[in-house]
Amino acid sequence: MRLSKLFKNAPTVNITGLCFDSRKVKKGNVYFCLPGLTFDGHDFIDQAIDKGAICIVHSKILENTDANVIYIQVENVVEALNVCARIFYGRPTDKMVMYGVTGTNGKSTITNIIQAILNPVRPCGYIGTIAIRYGNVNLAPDLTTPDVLFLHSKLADMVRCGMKACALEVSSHGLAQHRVDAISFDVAIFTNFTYDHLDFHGTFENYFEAKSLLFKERVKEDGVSILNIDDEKYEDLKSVSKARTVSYGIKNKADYFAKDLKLTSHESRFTLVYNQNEYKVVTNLVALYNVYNLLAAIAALHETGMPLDQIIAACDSIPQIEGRMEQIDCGQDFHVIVDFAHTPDGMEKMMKFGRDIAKENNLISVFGSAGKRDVAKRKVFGEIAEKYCDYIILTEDDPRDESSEDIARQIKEGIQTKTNIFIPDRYEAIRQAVQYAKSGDVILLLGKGDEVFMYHENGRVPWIGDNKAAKECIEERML
Ligand SMILES: CC(=O)N[C@H]1[C@@H](OP(=O)(O)OP(=O)(O)OC[C@H]2O[C@@H](n3ccc(=O)[nH]c3=O)[C@H](O)[C@@H]2O)O[C@H](CO)[C@@H](O)[C@@H]1O[C@H](C)C(=O)N[C@@H](C)C(=O)N[C@H](CCC(=O)O)C(=O)O
Ligand SMILES: Nc1ncnc2c1ncn2[C@@H]1O[C@H](COP(=O)(O)OP(=O)(O)OP(=O)(O)O)[C@@H](O)[C@H]1O
Repeated sequence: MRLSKLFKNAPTVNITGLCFDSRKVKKGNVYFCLPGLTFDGHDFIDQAIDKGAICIVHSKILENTDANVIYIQVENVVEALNVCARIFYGRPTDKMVMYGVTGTNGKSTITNIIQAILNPVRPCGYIGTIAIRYGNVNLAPDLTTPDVLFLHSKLADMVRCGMKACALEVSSHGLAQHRVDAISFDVAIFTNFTYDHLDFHGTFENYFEAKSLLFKERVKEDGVSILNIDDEKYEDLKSVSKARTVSYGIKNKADYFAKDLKLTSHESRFTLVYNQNEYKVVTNLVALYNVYNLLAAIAALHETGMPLDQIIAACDSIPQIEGRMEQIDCGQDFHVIVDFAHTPDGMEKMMKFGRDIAKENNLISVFGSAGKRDVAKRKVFGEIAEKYCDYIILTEDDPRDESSEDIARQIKEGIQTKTNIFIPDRYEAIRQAVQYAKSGDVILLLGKGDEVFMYHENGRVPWIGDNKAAKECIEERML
């Protein structure tokens, strides 16, 4: 592409790509100097040029320049990067229906439901915590919401592969760091707002402000915002939404309203009330929070033209979402559930569900809390486990360079009476839970979900995955 396609009045030289990391620059690239939390991209201009950058986009006044390099000074480099990414990658989001989902919990679940139901009739890609998935492509992501360049390169590839829609998880980090500024969403979905990520945002206000950007700025004016009416942030988001709003809920009357809920350990049934008509919904998704997730997905799909009957017909066989309420069944006479709960709200919802299905049997939980992340939630996890569980096994969960034992000690501050033990090795912790369980008991393996890696002090190391570990331990017990 010619540089002049990106910047008016720029020379008509050919460029080979865009880059904001000096370490990754390739010959003929344009290097964007981004301000970061740790570094300032302006400090790496020399390295970018050494590696072959032919154009530098900067905002600060530069003291030394190279006569062989083109310098373009802009007021806001992040904004320029977003504009250029969109042009360079051929405006992919103009060619697909874009669904953006934000909120503390439920983003992966809702985006996966949307993809599962829509894909057979309208090819739909997915980008989020679990994967980057479209056509035959299935990649492991580094971030929930990728940086603007990687994101656009994947969106462009989706278009090339025939995708007509994309369901994208939009994290609060992604919004705060302008990773989706070049995208106008047809549908913006809000799940819920509870405690998370205060280590990054500092305050609840900042965290909410970041989330609200999807509705205030990123949804199209002629798009639709789909909001959870039972969440206390509903009115705030409704009042700032650039697009018309549609509500879903269970407690308060909503445009997409669920009543007469019947929830069991293997399915959920409810009556969907829409436009004064009633529809019976049966789904293999379990737990109350998944009724919310399903309602949001139903509303999103229906508002973009899919008939309700067709959507509802697909609800009874949603494919297993990896590591989300994943029931491990090897024929044993106790329940084992792997789940990605890692926020206080997610923990509470999972443990309440576990309690409900365990009834008078034992509820055994295995979990930890991530190192170098939000310290305040550790004691809260202990308090929640104290409320619902009979036995608590504390173990490692991405300790990074903290000690898992110290983290466990902080979780224990919230545990008063319930039997608890610390087993540093996660596999062994799962094994002990499985060995201990009696007929009818429920084991919850929480926090890692589908992840097959663990962050230790030297970075990311492979982890067998809770799912596989559980299967091996159950099989060992059944020998
Ligand atoms: C806290 C956070 O989100 N940090 C992101 C941020 O890093 P940063 O601001 O620290 O960047 P920096 O290191 O100061 O560098 C500034 C600039 O200098 C450049 N640089 C830096 C060094 C160098 O040698 N050369 C160079 O050019 C960098 O490429 C960058 O352009 O910008 C980087 C570039 O886009 C991101 O990779 C990085 O994500 C880090 C890896 C991360 O772990 N983020 C997590 C917390 C995150 O975003 N999580 C969310 C939420 C997930 C959830 O809901 O649980 C997600 O969407 O995944
Ligand atoms: N609507 C919901 N309300 C509360 N908790 C939920 C909801 N949906 C899912 N959860 C809980 O949160 C966990 C993570 O779910 P999911 O991956 O869908 O959320 P997420 O917002 O994508 O989180 P992340 O971006 O960290 O993956 C689930 O395993 C479950 O325990």
